[in-house]
Amino acid sequence: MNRENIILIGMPGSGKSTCGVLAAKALLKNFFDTDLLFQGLEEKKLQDIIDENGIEYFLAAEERTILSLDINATVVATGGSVVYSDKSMEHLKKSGKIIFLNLSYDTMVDRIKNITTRGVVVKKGDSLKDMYNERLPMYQKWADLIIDCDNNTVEETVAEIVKAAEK
Ligand SMILES: Nc1ncnc2c1ncn2[C@@H]1O[C@H](COP(=O)(O)OP(=O)(O)O)[C@@H](O)[C@H]1O
Ligand SMILES: O=C(O)C1=C[C@@H](OP(=O)(O)O)[C@@H](O)[C@H](O)C1
Ligand SMILES: [Mg+2]
Repeated sequence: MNRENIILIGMPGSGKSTCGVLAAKALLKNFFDTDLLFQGLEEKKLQDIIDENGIEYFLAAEERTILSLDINATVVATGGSVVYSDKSMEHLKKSGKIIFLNLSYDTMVDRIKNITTRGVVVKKGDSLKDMYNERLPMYQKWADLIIDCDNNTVEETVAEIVKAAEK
């Protein structure tokens, strides 16, 4: 088995979790959603960490979670805010191929209806558009490969992830 990880990054709602698990199945790899480990370590839902501890704490705790990862042969769905930590991104990059699931701003907004409960990191005073514009070049910078997901079904994105992983 190829031991390389396939690491999915991208805006909230881009399908990292939904498509990641299906791609893992198709690739005969394990699947790992870093949000679940993060919540488990903190013993709190992501939104509660943001509300009760603030964004700075949230990002530091997310970084601790990512740096604790020692896995291989796994499709990894990261949280959208992972790109705020260079250390986390370097750690992930060492372990495999980074795929950016790219979405337009409008599609992101359409997908994330539950913005106040799903635990998205938006800095104080910033709009969702500010968050989008700030992050886009960060995802692009770390990506080994970019998949444009706006007009894709889940199955099409999964097929593109599988193709990219097998390259
Ligand atoms: N074509 C599509 N690809 C991926 N997700 C889609 C698509 N169309 C609708 N969705 C929905 O968008 C949401 C994607 O959320 P999720 O997988 O949690 O993304 P992420 O983990 O990147 O935040 C899910 O509710 C999914 O059902
Ligand atoms: O984009 C973000 O700021 C976040 C997205 C969430 O994950 P998804 O990208 O899986 O929605 C979660 O990790 C975290 O609460 C922050
Ligand atoms: Mg997710």
